[in-house]
Amino acid sequence: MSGQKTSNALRVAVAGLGSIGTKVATALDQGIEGLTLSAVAVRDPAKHRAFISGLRRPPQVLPIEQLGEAADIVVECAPSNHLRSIVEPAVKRGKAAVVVSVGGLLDNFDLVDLARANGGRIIVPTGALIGLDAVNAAAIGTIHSVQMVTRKPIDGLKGAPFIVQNNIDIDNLREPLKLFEGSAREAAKGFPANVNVAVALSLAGIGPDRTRIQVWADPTVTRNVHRIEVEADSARFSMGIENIPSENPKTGLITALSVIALLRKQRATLCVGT
Ligand SMILES: NC(=O)C1=CN([C@@H]2O[C@H](COP(=O)(O)OP(=O)(O)OC[C@H]3O[C@@H](n4cnc5c(N)ncnc54)[C@H](OP(=O)(O)O)[C@@H]3O)[C@@H](O)[C@H]2O)C=CC1
Ligand SMILES: O=C([O-])CC(=O)C(=O)O
Repeated sequence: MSGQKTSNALRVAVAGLGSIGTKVATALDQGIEGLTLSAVAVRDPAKHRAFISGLRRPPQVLPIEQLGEAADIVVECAPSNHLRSIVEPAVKRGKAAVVVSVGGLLDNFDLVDLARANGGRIIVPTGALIGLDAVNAAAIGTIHSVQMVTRKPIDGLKGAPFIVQNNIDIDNLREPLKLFEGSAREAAKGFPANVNVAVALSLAGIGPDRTRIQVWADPTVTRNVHRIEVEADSARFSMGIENIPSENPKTGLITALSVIALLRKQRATLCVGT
């Protein structure tokens, strides 16, 4: 398959074929109005050969840095340390980058300026969260506070840098333990694979320094639970979501579906919701 543009369909590339990327690539291959899967990037091509060759129209396999050449929209679904290598080449060429590792954006915020200067775009899906439409709307007025509480099962938190660095034993917990309380920016450093949602919430609202979050390790829950309270001059609202973990216990199943829903809107005739 060539990444050359042969129709007016938007070419979409997917970086990373893990829990989110495989579902997004499959949905594109099965057909999303006006979009075509042009390329993917993987760490280990041998591991993903069967999946890629099993697609109806197998895309090119490229290094992550080259996806921006082969696509109009690059969907970042890799660990956050690869964010820059994926997003920079795309936005430099005036392409759109859909970013799921939103926490990684905070240390690479110059990419937003780069996109602006080159006519590119960085699009953050609602992901594993809820209600960013309302937060966006409230932010047009004045939001006084945004508070979030995240509870995850033990398996969903294992290996988080905050837990490792502070030598916290979560394996034998019998009761919920508050691990962290602070800003979304600090939380993203300590839990890079766990609180992308808090960063997305903060970018929709009052920013990563004023958005407050608690992170709990909770042996009594089986889902990734996020509760949010927003106090604004237009409204007060509470939101909650209980995500079923995917094959990656850190990642809720709804995350890939949120990306697919966002892609569907790119060329859809009927768009509902902001
Ligand atoms: N915004 C949101 O609401 C949410 C965001 N996330 C974030 O989304 C991201 C993806 O999550 P998820 O799909 O669960 O993660 P996975 O670990 O399941 O998948 C990541 C994939 O990236 C691949 N990868 C690693 N290095 C490279 C590389 N150099 N080039 C290409 N591919 C590479 C891995 O390859 P391999 O298979 O070979 O190891 C793997 O397939 C994470 O950063 C996660 O924290 C997660 C949940 C919610
Ligand atoms: O899937 C979830 O519930 C949230 C998550 O991992 C993240 O924000 O990184």
